[in-house]
Amino acid sequence: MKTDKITIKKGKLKGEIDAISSKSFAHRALIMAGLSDSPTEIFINEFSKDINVTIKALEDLGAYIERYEDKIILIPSKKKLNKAIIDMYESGSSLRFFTAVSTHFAKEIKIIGEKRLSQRPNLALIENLRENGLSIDNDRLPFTISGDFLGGNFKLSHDESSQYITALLLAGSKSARTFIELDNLAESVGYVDITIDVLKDFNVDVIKEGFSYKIENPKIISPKKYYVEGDWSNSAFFYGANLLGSDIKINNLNFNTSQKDKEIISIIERIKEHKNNGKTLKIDISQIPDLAPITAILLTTLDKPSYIVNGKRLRIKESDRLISTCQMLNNLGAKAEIRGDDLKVEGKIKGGVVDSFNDHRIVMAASIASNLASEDITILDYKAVNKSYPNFFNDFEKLGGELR
Ligand SMILES: O=C(O)C1=C[C@@H](OP(=O)(O)O)[C@@H](O)[C@H](O)C1
Ligand SMILES: C=C(OP(=O)(O)O)C(=O)O
Repeated sequence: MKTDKITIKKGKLKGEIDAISSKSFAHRALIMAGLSDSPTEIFINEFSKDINVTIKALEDLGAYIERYEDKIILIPSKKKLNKAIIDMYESGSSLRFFTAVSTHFAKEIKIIGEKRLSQRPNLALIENLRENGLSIDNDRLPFTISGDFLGGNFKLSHDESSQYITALLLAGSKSARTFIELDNLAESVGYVDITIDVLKDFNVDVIKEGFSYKIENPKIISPKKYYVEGDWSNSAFFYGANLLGSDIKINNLNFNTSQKDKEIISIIERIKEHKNNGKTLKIDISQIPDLAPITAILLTTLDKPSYIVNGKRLRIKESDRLISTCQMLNNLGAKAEIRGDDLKVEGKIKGGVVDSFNDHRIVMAASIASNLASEDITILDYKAVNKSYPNFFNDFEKLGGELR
């Protein structure tokens, strides 16, 4: 039986909040600080479960970490450990990144994780690492890695995770030469631009040409202080609430960011345009999978059926996000239907009981649906939100949201 549930009263939100630190930037900055040879002070205003996974893994791999309320100081280890065990819990990013970088810290590393993480793909990355000299004893978690990451030539197909590319670039920032070739434009490839930005902040240049990435003779230099910018994927929920009649000012966001989830702004514009133009709206989600649940809620404001398309990648997230998003809408009184890798959305939100499917982004999207609801919304397994935004409900209440 699911016991951790929260009930949200219908209504709008009003006030001001600070965007939380970007989870994507934070993972990368922490790992680069761990790979560098001098201390880095990293400013982070929200220590989510996933960020804590990366911090703890770096500690278990020998880094010395001082924790403060709004920052950590990371002092890299000077020597390589013989053995380490690191637990990735449910963090896909941490899993993929440490699969490639951990051999820079220890000679033999056992990687473990929990819940759905062991079902999320990692094989194409593992096979590439094997071909380039690492020994990895299993294709799924738990597995043990040994050998040295010395860079090399890597070939990836576009259809599993952009995190593989990031993993190789992070690891490649401490090897002589790394060349990654993609067979096509990768889905979620915008996330690699975040990686390129962070590597640059640590003095490593990535050369991007067509569908390939190259690092040659890198020398990591810590910027000493690193301020992690605000998170667009999580701020998107509050942007969405504004479309639904809330009045929220979100501070601390970079409008020149490499985070593609800033696209929430144009999604909202397109929804506004489509309110009266009689055309069918289709949102291509292949580059911005984390925006799917909130986009689906926003689409219910249209009077014609609309679509989220190219959602194959959604199936391998914390939940099968096509199924969890579809069920969220149907349980809230709207009408959604999965068609291949697309989601058809129609009908209106009323209220009801939503299962989070242990997916933080479903918890936040369903909470924002309270802006449209005529009845209460209850979310089962709402603590899934801790994965990226443990203070979400504190901010929600600060904005006048009523919870039980
Ligand atoms: O690199 C990153 O920080 C991320 C990449 C995306 O994953 P995929 O590339 O697997 O789609 C995204 O969904 C995830 O939340 C964070
Ligand atoms: C998919 C996500 O994260 P990860 O892949 O790091 O688990 C997410 O935050 O929505």
